Amino acid sequence: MKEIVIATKNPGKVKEFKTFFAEYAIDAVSLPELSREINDIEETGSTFEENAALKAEQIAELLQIPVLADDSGLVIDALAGRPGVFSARFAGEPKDDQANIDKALHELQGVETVDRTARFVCVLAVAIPGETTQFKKGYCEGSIARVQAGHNGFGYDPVFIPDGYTETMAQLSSDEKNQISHRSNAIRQLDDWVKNLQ
Ligand SMILES: O=P(O)(O)OP(=O)(O)OP(=O)(O)OC[C@H]1O[C@@H](n2cnc3c(O)ncnc32)[C@H](O)[C@@H]1O
Ligand SMILES: [Mg+2]
Repeated sequence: MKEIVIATKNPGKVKEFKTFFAEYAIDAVSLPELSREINDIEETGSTFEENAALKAEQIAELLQIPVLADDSGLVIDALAGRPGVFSARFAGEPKDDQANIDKALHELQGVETVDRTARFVCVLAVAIPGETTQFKKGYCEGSIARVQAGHNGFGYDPVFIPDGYTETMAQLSSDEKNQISHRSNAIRQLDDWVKNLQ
């Protein structure tokens, strides 16, 4: 089976990439699955593109093979776009999904439903040794719930209500999430590249 290395250590992302790539009969292999230990990459960029490139290019350089990386996050309009690129560590180190949700809900206390608009953003970077890195960007528009609900997915899914839905992303099945998510919207744009993977 063909393989593609995904430069991530996030188990929620890994599960989604495995599902997407299985449709192309490709095995998506994450960093913890590699036989060699890969140190954490510092995400020092100020944009999703910069961080996605840092992850993809450093791992591609190290392994000398094509690598895909995902930098993603939640952009909340009433918080002037925060947590954005800082989504993973919004509530500090170590990264804690529940603490991040609590902080987002706390900062949105008193904000009316119409003003709770937000979007998930996913930037995929494909780094191939010796070539220019390619980027694809996907969005999922929605709003932030007043209370969290649901246990599916990961990260901010329990507080994100996609537009056109009344439930949170964490109340949707993984199939439903994968039809509308920022990650699936970005990956669909890679369709031609994925089909031509050697
Ligand atoms: O860098 P890697 O190893 O890929 O894993 P990470 O969790 O640190 O990933 P990011 O740096 O891209 O941070 C993105 C954060 O945004 C959130 N996020 C991204 N995609 C999400 C999704 O589909 N559902 C819910 N939250 C998501 C989640 O909290 C992530 O930790
Ligand atoms: Mg990260």
